[in-house]
Amino acid sequence: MTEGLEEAYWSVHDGAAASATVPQVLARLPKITLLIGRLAWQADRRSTLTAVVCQLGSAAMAAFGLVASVHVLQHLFAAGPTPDRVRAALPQILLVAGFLSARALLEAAVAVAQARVTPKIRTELECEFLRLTAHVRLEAVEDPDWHDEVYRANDRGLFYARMIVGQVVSLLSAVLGLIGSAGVVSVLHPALLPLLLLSVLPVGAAAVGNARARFRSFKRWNALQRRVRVFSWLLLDVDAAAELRSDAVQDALLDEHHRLTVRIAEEDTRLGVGSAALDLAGRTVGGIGTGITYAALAAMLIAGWLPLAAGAGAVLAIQAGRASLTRLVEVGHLVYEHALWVDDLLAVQERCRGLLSRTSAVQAPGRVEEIAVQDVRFTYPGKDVPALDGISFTLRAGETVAFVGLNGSGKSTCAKLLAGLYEAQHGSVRWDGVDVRDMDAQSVHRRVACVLQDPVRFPFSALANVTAGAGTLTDVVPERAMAAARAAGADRVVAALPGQWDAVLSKRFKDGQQLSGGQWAKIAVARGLYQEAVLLLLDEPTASMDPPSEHAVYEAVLRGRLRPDQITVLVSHRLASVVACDRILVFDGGRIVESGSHAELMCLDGDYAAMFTLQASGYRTDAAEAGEATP
Ligand SMILES: Nc1ncnc2c1ncn2[C@@H]1O[C@H](COP(=O)(O)OP(=O)(O)OP(=O)(O)O)[C@@H](O)[C@H]1O
Repeated sequence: MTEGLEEAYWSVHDGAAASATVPQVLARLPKITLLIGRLAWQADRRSTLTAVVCQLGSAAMAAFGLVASVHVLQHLFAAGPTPDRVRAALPQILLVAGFLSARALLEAAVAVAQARVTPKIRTELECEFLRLTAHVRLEAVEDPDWHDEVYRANDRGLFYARMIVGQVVSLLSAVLGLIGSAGVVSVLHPALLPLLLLSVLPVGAAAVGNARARFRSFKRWNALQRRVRVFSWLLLDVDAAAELRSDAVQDALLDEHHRLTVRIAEEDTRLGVGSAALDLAGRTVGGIGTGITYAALAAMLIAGWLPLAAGAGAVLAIQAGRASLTRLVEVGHLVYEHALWVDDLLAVQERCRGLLSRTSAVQAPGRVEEIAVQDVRFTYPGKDVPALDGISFTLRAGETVAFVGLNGSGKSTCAKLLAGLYEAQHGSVRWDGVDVRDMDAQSVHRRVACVLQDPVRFPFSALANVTAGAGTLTDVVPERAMAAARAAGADRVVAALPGQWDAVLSKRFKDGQQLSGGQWAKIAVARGLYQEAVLLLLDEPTASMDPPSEHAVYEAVLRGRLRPDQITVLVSHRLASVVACDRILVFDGGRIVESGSHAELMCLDGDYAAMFTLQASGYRTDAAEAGEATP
């Protein structure tokens, strides 16, 4: 039933580290380190510098500690009575302790610097990502490819960006540790360097195998987890609750959920057993490598190439080197894969920058006498037939104009074009002679209020739901909100709520309230009115309202507007509600085929008159018709 969900179409980088070769991983690590370094530098220079300096210092302390340990061994293995040898070694022992303490302090400083930088990088990336995506043009948002990319970046890129800083720090520490071990070994005797390689490479190879197996398994485990989430999310969703119960779908979902969790448990066990086997194999291979190294070391000691103390020191350095390499391999794979996601996030951000709404020094005015639409043609991306095909009309301050017409005739597209959400490919929309394409898009949006048929149900307080369109959730004018609510008939909705204006309109929160579709519509109309915009666009806002509420809203829009010079555009299929509009534009196939007042259009006896008569006849009873028939 859910096999199709196994691999999400956007999970392009999951498990990438399992298939990358070691040279591929190694080649990318410096670039990734620089990338994360740049992000860290931008987020917090001081902490980044502290982290780098302390990391280098800690690696130096580790290397000095190793050298001091060799000196301790030299004193301990020297000729003479044991108490004298121990006394002679004491300064070096204190030095080792000093280096180890300094290293611990420096590592703590790295951890503190990292704790400062990581949340800043995450916050900056997340805020920038949301800022960019929230301001991308509507046309781009409606492109499914863009949506996939953004979802991927949000789900993965931001998540791994938070983890990768610590991983890069670990990677650096492992590289520096390995360099330190190699340095100490070559100081002891240059011939020991190949021995170090002989000892660490089998361990490295085992670690590569282990890491790959874990990534492969993770990919599968993750896919299963994602599937389980779909079911638990549906089972817990408040909006789905009624339908799940009425259609008794719960048991089907629970069965599938159980089947998947059992598979996850099996996968967990398989992972654990496989990992234990690989660990054993790794240790065996590593053990053979170590055996060969120690045999070679013994041969060098016997041949007199190396003093005994240096041999013991070499063992310490080789062990430290092996630990560093194992860490390098493990973290290197993680960094490789996670960096692909971070790269992806940065690429999506860059793409969003190219899709942002237009900015300009020309701001949309707060008062407009006339909006002129001239010969506008608009075709949706990927479509051949234009949604609007050469339309022209003028809207004047204080006017209420209705858009009517058949489904798909272009009314909503025209409203969105007026709202500055789309740009015409041909023709122009001018506000008092200024083309909206020359104006700052955001300033145009601030001057236009849109109320759509399916308004967003913000999980905020009733007050914030009415005032959200003014660009702030905190700086509100309660009297204006009250006036807007009264005009939209939302005041009675608010009065009936337990917390009134403070009531949270979402069942997801404690004491949250649930509104009906019609009540939400009234809140949305109030939100539109609250903005006191230059242009108010109402796209079938009353479709779910009861007849008295609908009547009250149209009364408010036509007569009780909060701003007398506001231009109001009403898109509606209920022709009774547009009768009192100053003008009615009739759309057909992306063109305006009729224009005039209700009386003028009825006299014209064209499409509008036909639609109006058809709707009106639906309201007549047989008795009324009979009454009309009898003079
Ligand atoms: N986002 C979109 N992407 C592609 N085509 C679209 C999009 N929105 C609308 N269209 C198409 O544009 C044409 C006009 O649609 P529009 O929504 O403007 O009509 P409408 O008159 O408002 O219809 P309705 O009365 O059903 O709301 C239709 O053919 C529709 O399929």
